[in-house]
Amino acid sequence: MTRTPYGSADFDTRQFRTAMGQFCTGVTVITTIDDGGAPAGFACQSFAALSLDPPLVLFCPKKTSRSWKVIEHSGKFCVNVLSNRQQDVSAAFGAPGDDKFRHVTWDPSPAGLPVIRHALTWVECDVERVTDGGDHHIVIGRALTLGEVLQDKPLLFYRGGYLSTEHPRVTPAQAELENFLTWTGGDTWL
Ligand SMILES: Cc1cc2nc3c(=O)[nH]c(=O)nc-3n(C[C@H](O)[C@H](O)[C@H](O)COP(=O)(O)OP(=O)(O)OC[C@H]3O[C@@H](n4cnc5c(N)ncnc54)[C@H](O)[C@@H]3O)c2cc1C
Ligand SMILES: NC(=O)c1ccc[n+]([C@@H]2O[C@H](COP(=O)([O-])OP(=O)(O)OC[C@H]3O[C@@H](n4cnc5c(N)ncnc54)[C@H](O)[C@@H]3O)[C@@H](O)[C@H]2O)c1
Repeated sequence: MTRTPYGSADFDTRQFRTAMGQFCTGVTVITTIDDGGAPAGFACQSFAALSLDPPLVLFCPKKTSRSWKVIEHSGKFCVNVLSNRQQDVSAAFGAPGDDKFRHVTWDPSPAGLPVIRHALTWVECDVERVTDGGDHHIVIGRALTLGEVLQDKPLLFYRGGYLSTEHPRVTPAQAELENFLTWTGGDTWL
């Protein structure tokens, strides 16, 4: 196995992606609608809940993203949180294409934005602020409407692929106990 030397500042883009890929995330599809009523959207893992009061979220689209241009113009977007049955949806929205909605069923949110059928939940937002993030924008949105929550498992993205979520849910206390019982790093921490 090739490893980037620990502490090396001499890394390339592939090594950076490999490192960032160790951070497991969920997958969303961020959607909007254009002036003519045509839907737009893209797969997005750089999504986070940002603030409770006020209720803010953030996501980071590439500056070249065509979906972002439509969101910027409409001023609103809908975050669809994908379930583990929706790998095909993630794949369709994660690649350039002019008709990403061809194979998905969607319903309009209160503001008319695409809510993808069978998503775990959705949140409709207004664009509040946009700041610079290198070759991406950092988009902060104010949550306006929340969708219902489905009892299903999330789609996870890890090391550039999808991860099964079939394992039973482990609570933080169980994980701590498991770590304690399987710790092999000596007892210097005691
Ligand atoms: C699990 C997952 C998570 C992802 N997370 C993110 C994320 O957090 N942020 C992010 O920005 N992306 C993310 N992506 C990638 C993103 O979903 C894809 O790049 C997607 O195609 C973007 O769609 P778009 O509509 O924004 O851009 P698109 O319009 O599909 O364009 C994507 C790129 O292709 C170029 N392009 C498009 N059409 C043409 C054409 N006809 N001719 C030449 N060039 C063209 C564009 O200039 C742009 O650089 C993720 C993908 C996956 C699978
Ligand atoms: N934030 C993003 O823009 C982002 C995130 C994930 C995947 N993608 C794109 O989706 C496609 C599939 O990805 P993959 O299977 O090759 O996985 P990958 O091995 O490229 O992804 C590993 C990790 O690298 C980071 N990453 C990858 N591309 C990035 C980008 N353009 N900007 C910022 N961070 C990025 C993400 O943290 C990702 O989890 C690729 O074209 C990739 O660029 C983009």
